[in-house]
Amino acid sequence: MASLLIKNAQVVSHDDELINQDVLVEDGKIAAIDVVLEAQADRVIDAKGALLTPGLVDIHVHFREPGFEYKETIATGSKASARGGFTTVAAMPNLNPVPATVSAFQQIQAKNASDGVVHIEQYAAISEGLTSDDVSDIQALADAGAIAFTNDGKGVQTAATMLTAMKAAASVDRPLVAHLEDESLMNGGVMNLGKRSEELGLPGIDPLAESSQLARDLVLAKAAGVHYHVAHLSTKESVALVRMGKQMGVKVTAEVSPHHLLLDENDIDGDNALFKMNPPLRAPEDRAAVIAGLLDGTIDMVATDHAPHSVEEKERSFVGAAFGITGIETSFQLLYTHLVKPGIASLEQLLNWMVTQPAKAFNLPAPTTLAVGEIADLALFDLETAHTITADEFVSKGVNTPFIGETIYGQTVLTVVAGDVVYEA
Ligand SMILES: NC(=O)N[C@@H](CC(=O)O)C(=O)O
Ligand SMILES: [Zn+2]
Ligand SMILES: [Zn+2]
Repeated sequence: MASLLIKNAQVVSHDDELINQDVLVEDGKIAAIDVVLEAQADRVIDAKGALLTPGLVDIHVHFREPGFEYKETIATGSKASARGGFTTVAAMPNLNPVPATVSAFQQIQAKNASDGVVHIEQYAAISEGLTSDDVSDIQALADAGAIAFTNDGKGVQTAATMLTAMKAAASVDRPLVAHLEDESLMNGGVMNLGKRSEELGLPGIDPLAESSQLARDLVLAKAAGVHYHVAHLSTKESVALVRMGKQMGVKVTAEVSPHHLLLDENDIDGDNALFKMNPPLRAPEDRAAVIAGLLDGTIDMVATDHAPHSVEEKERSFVGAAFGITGIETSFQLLYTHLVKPGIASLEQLLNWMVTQPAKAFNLPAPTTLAVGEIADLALFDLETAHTITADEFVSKGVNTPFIGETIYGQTVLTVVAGDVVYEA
């Protein structure tokens, strides 16, 4: 395996200072790290002062294969991840076939391993079709390597089903991940229920559809003793409930997506389905609450919910278009630009949310520090050069993001997985 010497990088120190370091990679691992290294290597890369970090970790992506390859494939999704600076991702099970059985799960797992250019962990479904009340064989799926269990895309409507799934997940020591959506409160909605949905004349999703199911789940999770993880948390009530759950001793963690941190319903500029996702963009006070919740540790981590769709599926009117936006190629950059640069969060915090916390909560083998002996999963980001996002730059098949046209900092320069260069700008 070729050795690699990265010169003139900057790394984040423990007191959030940037310090110059050279890093030598040999046999897929960090072999040396120091202010100046005069080592020999097959390849020497001048980082020119770019930021070197452990590769980012995203525990919520949709790669669409098998079943929806026109939207994304494991190959394109993983290459897009590498372009975003991610070296470990966890892929959701809303596929066809749904990985609710060991054979379906293993087929996806094999494809992840053969086609993925980054490490891809795979979720298994709580139940067949993401909707059945017969809970999957959680034990067998865990033995096959399922990272966690979720019916993402669908809320678990029945408390008894959720409790059964939680007890099974607890018994195999895997997280149960909830897409919170009480269907009786959805009103056929396509955006957040409130002032903006009235102005636009669009059906609104009651934010209580999320928080009321979360309240139910927290008491169930306490009883089951499961590690319960909230996917794409989006409302102020949900932040308060997770805070309370932690105080009650529930093993609860939560993620927030970049778009719920950076946008609210007032950013929806008319009938433009690039702003359509589930959960929807919420009210400004919800956005303020998720930012505060992330800063105070109530929300543990950031996850992109990268949800590619075809151009045709997103060109439709708001009512008819698909829910979801892409995010894996822009998330670190957007959050660096809008949270770190203005001083709302530190770089150390951002890396905590995008590397350490997801790796820790999901018990992943991903490295969370730059140290000798660690697996060389690395990302290099240019924090100095401004870049304007264009629709034609994406490696993902999906170009469905409302952030096209935004100027951002932190473009990925290089991504390394186990010592191999998998992305270079
Ligand atoms: N977030 C979305 O709006 N869509 C996701 C499903 C999901 O994450 O619930 C998708 O698969 O497209
Ligand atoms: Zn979801
Ligand atoms: Zn999702």
